[in-house]
Amino acid sequence: MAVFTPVTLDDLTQWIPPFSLGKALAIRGISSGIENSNFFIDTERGEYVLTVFENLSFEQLPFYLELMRHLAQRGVLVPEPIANQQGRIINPLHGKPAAIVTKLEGDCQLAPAAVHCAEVGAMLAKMHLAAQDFTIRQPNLRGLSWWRETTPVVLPYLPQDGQQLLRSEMAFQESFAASQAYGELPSGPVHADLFRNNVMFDGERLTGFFDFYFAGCDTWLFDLAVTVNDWCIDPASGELDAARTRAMLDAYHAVRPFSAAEQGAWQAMLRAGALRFWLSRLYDFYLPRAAEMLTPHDPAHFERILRQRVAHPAPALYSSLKALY
Ligand SMILES: Nc1ncnc2c1ncn2[C@@H]1O[C@H](COP(=O)(O)OP(=O)(O)OP(=O)(O)O)[C@@H](O)[C@H]1O
Ligand SMILES: N[C@@H](CCO)C(=O)O
Repeated sequence: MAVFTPVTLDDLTQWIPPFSLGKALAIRGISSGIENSNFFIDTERGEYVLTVFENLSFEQLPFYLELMRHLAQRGVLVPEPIANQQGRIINPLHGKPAAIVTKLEGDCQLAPAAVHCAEVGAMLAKMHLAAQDFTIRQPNLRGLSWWRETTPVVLPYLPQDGQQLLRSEMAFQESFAASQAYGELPSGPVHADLFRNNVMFDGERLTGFFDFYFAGCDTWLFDLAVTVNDWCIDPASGELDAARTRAMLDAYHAVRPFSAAEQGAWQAMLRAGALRFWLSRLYDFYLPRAAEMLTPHDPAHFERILRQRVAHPAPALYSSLKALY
């Protein structure tokens, strides 16, 4: 369950007039989120999603919501924030920032086939290109600096072999991030958390990416690595599934061709994508927030993925190199 700030139909009726959506007809809490209070709302103009932000402030939110507006206006399938008559998309509700966004049709695809992975790859490339001229800058707040801060905090909880893996991977990632090859990678605003539960499908048709609240500026390849590490794996072993991986990479490449520098960095980036979520899951597991209501995600899943990515060469990013692997 996760409605931390209750909003009644009466509250909504009083709050909604500046949005030009007509009258509020119904409101239902959404139980699955763990960060914010989310509601489906019915209005005279249709169905929308209302989010009351529990942790992000008025100052932090424009990056995420303006990015969504920017992407939606360029044909990337994401929830579009609705502005009120003053043009504001972030407005206080019960003293917290809140926003209304369009509702995506369909459901999450938790057992994706190659066709779903291709849809995600193509839309991800489209998103990277469309975000290039977005002017608000924010680093990926779960990037290398955060890994540096978090590593010493979680290390004492790990057994010897886990400590060894974390230390050696951090050393590897530090030198990768400092390399000239890394500096040549294209970057910009990225989603950075594009897991299966953050994408909607209507059958085989992708209807949108959502939950942009880990977005920030990072390399495009990092975003792709995070996405491949969730969509294209055998969940039990963490091994990459060849057909789904190929489908996602080919579809991405068809929209935004990879560079040779990206091919050289691909294995290191798959490792970085695994390390990022191993660390955050370790942190949430051993240092849960006081208000945490749900069972934390299993850190061992990403430890397995990291070991896999260290041990096995990455598949070629683009097909002309397929023969090498
Ligand atoms: N724009 C949208 N259209 C349709 N459904 C949505 C939309 N936004 C959110 N939802 C639904 O609400 C649920 C919770 O949203 P979301 O994942 O963004 O929550 P959250 O509180 O940020 O949590 P978490 O960090 O756990 O993902 C989603 O799983 C989805 O079912
Ligand atoms: N996608 C993250 C949760 C935060 O959105 C994970 O699976 O660890």
